[in-house]
Amino acid sequence: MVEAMLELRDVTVRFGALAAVRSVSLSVAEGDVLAVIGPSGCGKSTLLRAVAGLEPLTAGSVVWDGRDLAGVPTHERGFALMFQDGQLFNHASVGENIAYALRLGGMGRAARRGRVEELLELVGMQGYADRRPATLSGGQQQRVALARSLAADPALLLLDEPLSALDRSLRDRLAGDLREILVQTGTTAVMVTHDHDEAFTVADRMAVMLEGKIAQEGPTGEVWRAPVSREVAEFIGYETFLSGEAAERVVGREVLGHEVCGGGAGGGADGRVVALRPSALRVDEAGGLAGVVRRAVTVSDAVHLDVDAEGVGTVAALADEPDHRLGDEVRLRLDDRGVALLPR
Ligand SMILES: Nc1ncnc2c1ncn2[C@@H]1O[C@H](COP(=O)(O)OP(=O)(O)OP(=O)(O)O)[C@@H](O)[C@H]1O
Repeated sequence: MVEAMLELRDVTVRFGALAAVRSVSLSVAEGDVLAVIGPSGCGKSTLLRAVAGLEPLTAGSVVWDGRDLAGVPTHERGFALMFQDGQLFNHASVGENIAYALRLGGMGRAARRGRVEELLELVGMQGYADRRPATLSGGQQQRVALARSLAADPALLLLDEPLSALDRSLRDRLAGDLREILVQTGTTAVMVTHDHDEAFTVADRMAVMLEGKIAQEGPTGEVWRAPVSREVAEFIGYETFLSGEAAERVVGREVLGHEVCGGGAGGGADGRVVALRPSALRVDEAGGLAGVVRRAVTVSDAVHLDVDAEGVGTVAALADEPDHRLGDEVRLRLDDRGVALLPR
């Protein structure tokens, strides 16, 4: 087990009668990226602010490298923060924005210039040092904000919805770049986001926060594949929940029998709930499940369908072709990768 650099022990933050963060324990190993994801108002920003020292703890502790940070003010923690809106200084150039922390740290002019160039290259913004932030696109501004956050080589980078202000396709692209930059620089980071795709792209581990508590924490792939409850599953993109005969009809007795009865025959769903991502059911002439299209929504690279499946009820499915209309008869094929059996 890698030793944790950051440890949250039973952290609680109250605002009067409201417990925004309720007894949260989490740890982050050196060089790891943890994403804290959850719906609006679940307390994730408050948790991040508590780590930064911007929000007093009601109970519990934040420990960095074995040291309890109680009483250590924000500016002495050695952490950097980056927000949804990068909050660049508009009266200063891009280069001056990035060099700000370096200047505070007493780095000389020539060294600063070199470091700024290095950081601009890291975030793919070479040649932009003299521009004003206001003349940059939203995505470019966030790249500069990231460079500024990384300038002083922070012990820990805290990211609060760093890509949320950007449009979808740019967000996807920047999420991939952010991942690469964090890995390349070996930065330990905690990122808060409501977007599970973003968390999956950027982070090593994922903590799902619901109503102030951590509902599940683990390696991103594990949480993705094996949510521990319906609430977690719904938040990370599972849309169809089936049990009993409907479940058996869709995923087959083998899956359920094997998982539920340890390989024994029969058993069916045994009262357990099967969760399906839309990608678990694909339109395919050779598919084993028949149904009728009730809704079709085209997105960039797929068509999301609601299908009334025979003997099952409404299920979410994906089609490759955009020519499905209401009332069309389709057949669906199961793709196991989008299937999770929820724990009892
Ligand atoms: N300073 C404050 N005083 C009182 N209540 C607060 C304060 N800050 C946050 N809250 C409340 O605490 C809860 C958690 O807020 P928080 O901002 O942490 O949620 P969040 O998950 O980050 O949501 P969002 O994604 O919408 O930013 C909310 O109910 C919010 O209204």
